[in-house]
Amino acid sequence: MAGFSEKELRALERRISNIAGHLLPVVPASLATRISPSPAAAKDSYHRVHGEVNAKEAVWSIACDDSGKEFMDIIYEKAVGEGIAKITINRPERRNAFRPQTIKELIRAFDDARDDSSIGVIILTGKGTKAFCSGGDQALRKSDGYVDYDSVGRLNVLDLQVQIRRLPKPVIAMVGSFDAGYGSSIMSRLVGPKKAREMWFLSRFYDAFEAEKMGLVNTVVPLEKLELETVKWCREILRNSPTAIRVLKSALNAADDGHAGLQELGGNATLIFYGTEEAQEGRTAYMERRRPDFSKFPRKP
Ligand SMILES: CC(C)(COP(=O)(O)OP(=O)(O)OC[C@H]1O[C@@H](n2cnc3c(N)ncnc32)[C@H](O)[C@@H]1OP(=O)(O)O)[C@@H](O)C(=O)NCCC(=O)NCCSC(=O)CCC(=O)c1ccccc1C(=O)O
Repeated sequence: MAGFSEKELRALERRISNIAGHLLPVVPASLATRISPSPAAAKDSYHRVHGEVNAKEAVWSIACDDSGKEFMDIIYEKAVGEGIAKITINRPERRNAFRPQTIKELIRAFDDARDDSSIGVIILTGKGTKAFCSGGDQALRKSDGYVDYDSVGRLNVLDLQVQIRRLPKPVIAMVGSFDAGYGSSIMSRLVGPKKAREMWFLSRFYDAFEAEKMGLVNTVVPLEKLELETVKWCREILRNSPTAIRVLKSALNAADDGHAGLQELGGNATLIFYGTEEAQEGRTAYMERRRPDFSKFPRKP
């Protein structure tokens, strides 16, 4: 407890619980770590503020989107009343390799989960215990991309990657092995440019513990506990402010995504602005064909 008197500690804890309740839910854990004498005490302090997370298994029900079409290559589920959607690539005989049809279905399911305001977190996983996903289905690879039901070559996984990146809800990859993700650029940010070069140039296999050590995955648990642990993380996220999560996700990506990232962050600011009385005065004045009166709104420092 070095550097803090009992009184100062209480004041900090009050401040932490304020921040936790109102704005940035990720702050308390890091502050608690800084002010606590050991990781165990940090955990205690975190739990005093947040309470324990329910460790029961989630109960899944099959979900659909409003196209009325059935899914062939994926399983789409929701844990009713929990706010969690789960999307599973269901081609275990090919180590969950994806074909254009798989990607089209993934895009539909992610769209539905985005639009469903009862959903706050989405899990992406692969069927079976052998692999999360082995990339594009090589049996369908032609010179102009991947081809399945029509004769059109497609590289539509790029659309899916952008969709996941811009989706205003967290997406947790529940994986059995690593995936390079957004090509090499984002992975290089995660593991560092030297490690990324080693991975791409040497094409070695890495186990889950090495992936954790290099910062590629957040945590490693025994396979039989993978879903339970993932659901626990979802529930922790779901206790926090949806708006804060939305803005944080776009803020975390904004610099890397350049203009597209700033556009998304700006879109979130607009959404929050629309909810203010000030914005409503602008709209009402337009509808009433008069000049807006913004004089009563403070110009904050
Ligand atoms: C994943 C392996 C390391 C797993 O190895 P192992 O556990 O020993 O299993 P296997 O016996 O090898 O495989 C079992 C079974 O599955 C079939 N299979 C596995 N992976 C694929 C695959 N990707 N495509 C088709 N079939 C697959 C395998 O043939 C076996 O079938 P049997 O009939 O039982 O023999 C290992 O399997 C492996 O290395 N797989 C290949 C991995 C690979 O090369 N993936 C492609 C990477 S490139 C890629 O994903 C393209 C990215 C991309 O798609 C893209 C990129 C940029 C722009 C756009 C796009 C896009 O839209 O597609």
